[in-house]
Amino acid sequence: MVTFKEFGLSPELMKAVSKMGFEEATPIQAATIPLSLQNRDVIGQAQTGTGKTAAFGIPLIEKIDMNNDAVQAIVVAPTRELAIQVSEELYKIGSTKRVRVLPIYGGQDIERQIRALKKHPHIIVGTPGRVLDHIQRRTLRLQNVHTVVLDEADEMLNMGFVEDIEAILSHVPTERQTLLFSATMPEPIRRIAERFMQNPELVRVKAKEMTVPNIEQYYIEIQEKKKFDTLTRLLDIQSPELAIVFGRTKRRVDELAEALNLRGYTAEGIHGDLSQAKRLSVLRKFKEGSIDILVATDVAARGLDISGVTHVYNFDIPQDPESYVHRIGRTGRAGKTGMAITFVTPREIGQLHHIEKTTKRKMERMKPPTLDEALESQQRAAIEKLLTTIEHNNLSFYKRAAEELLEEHDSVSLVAACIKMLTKEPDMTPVQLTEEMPIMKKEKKRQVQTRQRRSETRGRGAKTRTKR
Ligand SMILES: Nc1ncnc2c1ncn2[C@@H]1O[C@H](COP(=O)(O)OP(=O)(O)OP(=O)(O)O)[C@@H](O)[C@H]1O
Ligand SMILES: [Mg+2]
Repeated sequence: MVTFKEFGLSPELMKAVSKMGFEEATPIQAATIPLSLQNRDVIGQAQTGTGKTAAFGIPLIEKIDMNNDAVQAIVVAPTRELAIQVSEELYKIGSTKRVRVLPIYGGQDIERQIRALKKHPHIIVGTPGRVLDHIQRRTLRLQNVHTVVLDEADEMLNMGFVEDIEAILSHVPTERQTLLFSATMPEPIRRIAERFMQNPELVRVKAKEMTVPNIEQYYIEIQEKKKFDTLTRLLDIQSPELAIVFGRTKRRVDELAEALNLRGYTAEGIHGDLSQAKRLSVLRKFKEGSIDILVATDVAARGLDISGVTHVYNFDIPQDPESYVHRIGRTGRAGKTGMAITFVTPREIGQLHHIEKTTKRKMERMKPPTLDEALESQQRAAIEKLLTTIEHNNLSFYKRAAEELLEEHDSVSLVAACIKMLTKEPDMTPVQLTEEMPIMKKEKKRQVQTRQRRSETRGRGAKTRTKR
């Protein structure tokens, strides 16, 4: 066990960390904080939800000089939502010290960002395109930056942001510290990354598997056409607190969200074609619990830390093992438990094995639940409700009506009617879903995916730059 005391942090940092409720350092924090404090370049790889943000955030905040008004550090993240989340976490770590952290991302009014940039933030957290935009407008100057962090580095390089990142780094003094963090770091991507770094220390938290052990992992072999009914049955049986359903494409996400609503669930989709305001409002509603199901594409959910996500459903099997790791990692965070269920069509079994081989973890086979099973579990839930109502509520007001009813009907029929009314019967409203092509070959796919992801993250109105 490593406590934060052992890092020799300043009292302000110690206070902030304890205010955040952190008692001991997670393994990646224990391994990388001392290195970062010594200004070493670090590639940090550790499982999802194990505190990589604070692993780079704590030393970063510690090194901010409050007597210097210049931008001293920059964190680059692949999506706007993640940039916002990371800036919030850094803000908390720096709250006692009063470090100024500013998120800048595409889709937000640039004039507003320019005004905010004039207020001398110490740390910028941004997406690659918008950061570069500000550098080119000279509204952001990086000549005093001593630390650069690339969060989800593999994703950004994968998405074709290499040149953007290189362009950003060319504006940062070479005498700097560069930190890279992700739960996945495929070898070829790591080699590209090392181009930006000086003699980096590769820190991999030793784990038998790429995924955390507290996520139960299942797969269901199923025909494409039967996926949706099976999903709704699972939702009825498992009644997740908050669930994320992953679809392969934006169209898929839209159709799934609509279909779920048709069947009476509160679901909304999130992907790169939605406006920034819409994406943020969907996420906020999900965090507050006013929607129960978030339907998302891979990119939209990378790195997101939402407490209360108990279930992840891969409606479509992920394109590659890395996506799988990040998708299911939206649950089982910070030591909590979670469940992940992956749908796989018979033709995609090869892809399933490829994922299992890479993550070094077998998924357990689950039988698709039947309609009767779904009905039974809803009925059990109804009975539960009835029993708690008896336990917790004063029923005297209703007892007269009950006695009158009992004079005319037998008690079993009456109770049965109550249970029926409380049971959410599986809804079979017909829905329209366009079929997705199965995932088969591995190599060709990565290029397609790369292109698609780039268009997704850039979103609307982003400048097109020629790559490769
Ligand atoms: N030392 C700690 N003790 C308790 N909770 C912590 C600690 N460090 C971080 N956390 C909490 O754990 C959660 C997950 O952290 P974080 O988002 O940094 O994970 P991550 O490793 O970056 O995951 P991902 O790979 O999905 O991006 C956050 O809510 C964070 O506040
Ligand atoms: Mg993270």
